[in-house]
Amino acid sequence: MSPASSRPGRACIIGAGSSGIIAAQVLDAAGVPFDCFEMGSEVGGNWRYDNDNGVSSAYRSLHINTSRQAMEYAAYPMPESLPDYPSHWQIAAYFDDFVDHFGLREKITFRTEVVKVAPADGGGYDVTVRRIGKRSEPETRHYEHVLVANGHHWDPRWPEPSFPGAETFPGVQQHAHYYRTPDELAGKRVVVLGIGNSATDIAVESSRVAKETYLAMRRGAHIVPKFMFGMPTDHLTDSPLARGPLFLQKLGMAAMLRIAQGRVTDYGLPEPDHKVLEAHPTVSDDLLTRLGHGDITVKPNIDRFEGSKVFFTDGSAVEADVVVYCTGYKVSFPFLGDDVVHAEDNHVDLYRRVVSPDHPGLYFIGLIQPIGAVMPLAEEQAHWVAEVLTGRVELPPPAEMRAQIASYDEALRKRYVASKRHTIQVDAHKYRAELRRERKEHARR
Ligand SMILES: NC(=O)C1=CN([C@@H]2O[C@H](COP(=O)(O)OP(=O)(O)OC[C@H]3O[C@@H](n4cnc5c(N)ncnc54)[C@H](OP(=O)(O)O)[C@@H]3O)[C@@H](O)[C@H]2O)C=CC1
Repeated sequence: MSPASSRPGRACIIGAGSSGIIAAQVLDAAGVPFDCFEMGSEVGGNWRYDNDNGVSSAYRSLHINTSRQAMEYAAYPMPESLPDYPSHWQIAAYFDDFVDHFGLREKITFRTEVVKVAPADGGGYDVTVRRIGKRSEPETRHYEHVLVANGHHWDPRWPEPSFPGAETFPGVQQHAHYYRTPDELAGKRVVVLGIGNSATDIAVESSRVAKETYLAMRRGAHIVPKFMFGMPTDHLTDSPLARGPLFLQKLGMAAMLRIAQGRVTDYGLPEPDHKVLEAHPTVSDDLLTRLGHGDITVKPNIDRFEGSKVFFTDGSAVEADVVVYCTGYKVSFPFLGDDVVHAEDNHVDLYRRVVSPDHPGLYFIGLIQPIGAVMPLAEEQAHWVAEVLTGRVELPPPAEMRAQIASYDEALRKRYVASKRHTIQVDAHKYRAELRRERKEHARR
C-alpha cells in the first residue's frame, strides 16, 4: 500500500477488453504509471468478433443483453444513436472511440501475451511477456501492482465428466465458445445443451436453419424478455422503485414476467427449481416464440450417446448431427501459478471481488457476473484500486478481508442455485454502493 504522499509505483494491466481499458483510463487519470498488455491487435476482448487474440466467444449475431444505458462507462456515455441493445460491432466501435478519446491506444502494448506473473522477493510482481508472432525472447519486467483483466468468458467449460458414449458420437460436438454463425447448423439435427444466454441464442438461430433443434437442459430457467411494456427490461428493474429488498424485487419481477408472457411451462419449458433472481438471468425475446412455433423441442439433460443417437434422462432419444455444449466458462488465469491464485470450480477468494488478501498489489478487474452489466462496475472497481494505489484509501487487514470473502460466499450459497456459473455473482446497484461505501469508509484522513 502506498502512503498518501508517495508517487504510486508502476502497474501492469493484463488485457485490453472492456475491463482493461477502463482500468487504463482510470489509472491514467489518477496519475498512476502503467503498462497494459493485450494479446490481440485491437481493444474489446470478447466484444471483438473474430478477435485475433484467439479467445473471443462472440458469435456473428451477438447483441448485448443489457441495455446501452446499463453498459456504458460513466466517463464516456454511449452515443444515443446506438440502439437499446447494440451489436458486438457497435460495442467494439464504442471501445475504439473510448480509447482514442482518452489517448490510451498508444499506451497499450498489443500482440503481447502475459505468460507469467510471479510474486517478487521484496514485493511487487515479476511479469513475463512475450511478443506474439515475433521471434523475440520473453521479457520480464517488475511491477509494484498487477491488475488482472483477462476476462472470464473465454475458457470453455465442457460437461464434466463428459457424457457416456460421447467419444463414439460420429457427428460434431462443439462448445458455444467456438460457435460463430448458423451456417454450420443448416439442414442438420442439432442438440443444444444448457439454458443460459448462449444456449438460448444458439438454439434460436439453429431453429431457423436446422432440420431439427433440441434444447436440452438439466434444470429450467425463468426467461426474461429484452423488452417489457415498450422499454428495455433493465430500465424497469433499474428504476429506484425496483430497488427494494430482494424479496420484493423477486415478487415484482415474477409478477411482471407472468403478466408479460405467462409461465415458462406454457411454452413447454420445465418448471424452474428456483425463484426468479436466484439464477443468472436468461434473457431472450425470441426463445418463447420459437418454442411456440414448434421449431425447438425441449429435452431434459443428455444421459448418454449411442453412436449418432443422443439419449436424454427421460429415456427419449434423437438422432443428431451436431451437439453444441453451451455449458459455460472456466475462470482461468494461465499466467498465475496455482500457488498464487487458485480458481477451482470458478471460486476465487477476493475481497469485494477485487483484492487478493494474500497477495498485496494483485487486483482483479471485471471478475464479476452482475445482474446488470460488467463495464460500469469494472469502472467503479478501477476507481477504488486507483485510490488504493495513490494512497487515498487503505485496505483493511487480511483477516477482515477474509471474513468478508466468507460472508460473500455464504450469501451466494443462500441466494443462488448451486452451480459453477454462480461463484462471482453481484447485483449491480448493491455492488456499486458497496464499493462506494468501501472507498468512503477506508479513506485515509
Ligand atoms: N447477449 C449476451 O450478452 C450474452 C451474454 N452471455 C453471457 O456469457 C456468460 C456465459 O453464458 P453461457 O455461455 O450461457 O453459460 P452459463 O454458465 O451462463 O450457462 C451454462 C448452462 O449450461 C448448463 N450446464 C453446465 N454444465 C452442464 C452439464 N455438465 N450438463 C448439463 N448442463 C450443464 C448450466 O446449468 P446449471 O445452471 O444447472 O449449472 C447452464 O444452464 C453469462 O454471463 C451470459 O449472460 C452469453 C451469451 C450471450
